[in-house]
Amino acid sequence: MSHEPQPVEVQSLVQGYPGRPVLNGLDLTAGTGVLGLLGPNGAGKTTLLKTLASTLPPRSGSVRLLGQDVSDRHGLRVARRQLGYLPQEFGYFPSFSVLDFVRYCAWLREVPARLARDAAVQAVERVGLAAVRDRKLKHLSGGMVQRCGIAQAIVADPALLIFDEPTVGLDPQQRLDFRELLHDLGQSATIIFSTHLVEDIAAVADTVTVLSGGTALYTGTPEELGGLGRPDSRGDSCLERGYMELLTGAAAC
Ligand SMILES: Nc1ncnc2c1ncn2[C@@H]1O[C@H](COP(=O)(O)OP(=O)(O)OP(=O)(O)O)[C@@H](O)[C@H]1O
Repeated sequence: MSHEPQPVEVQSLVQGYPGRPVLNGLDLTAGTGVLGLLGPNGAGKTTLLKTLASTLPPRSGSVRLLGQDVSDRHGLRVARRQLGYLPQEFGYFPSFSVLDFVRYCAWLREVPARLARDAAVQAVERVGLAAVRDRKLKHLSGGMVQRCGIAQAIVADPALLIFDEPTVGLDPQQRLDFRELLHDLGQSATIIFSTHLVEDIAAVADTVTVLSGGTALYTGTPEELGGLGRPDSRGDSCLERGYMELLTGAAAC
């Protein structure tokens, strides 16, 4: 039976580093909307996101993004044009102003020159940096730099957005604003983000995948994950109790 292709289709992904296997036969599918990735330290969230952002070629298995097979050079190029990525450690040019940096990133993503400035202005506004758009990056706070990283990821209006721990360094107000932004973007794009904050997942994710033991241990809605918790499970919220119960059960196996 044929199926409708999804924006992200990963099958039997094996990934890792020399002498350090990380993902061992991972399957993952994501459609339009927001998918949150949870997992303990070292579970492989960043490794998976780097693979989806096509900065780390798979060791084996198949990765299809936006209908393109990324092992094919042409397919990779087509997919990259429609992809926005905020890495965990985001590199930037400290002497660039916020607007110039985001505009430069628009140019890198092949946004037509006549549209690049407006796209950058809009992205900077969406992350709440309009008031400091002419300030050099080296003079921004850590949270502002993080927001600039979010702006560069969204500037080309990508169909697929990958954010690695995007809420790190954001103050509570900015975290709430970012969740609203994710919600808005998720109406038309596919968003995959990692976090250690289950509140982020509860607030904005349509689907949650838990990585553990080299694979996707769990995929479902946040409500379904919360339903795995018991009253005596560890955790301060329904979702946290469900998550902890899942990890404890996996550890016991
Ligand atoms: N460049 C690298 N070379 C060798 N090992 C690496 C490299 N990057 C990550 N690792 C190892 O791969 C494993 C998975 O790391 P990864 O950063 O993907 O996990 P994570 O789930 O994102 O962790 P965290 O929650 O701490 O950010 C870890 O054991 C890590 O030490």
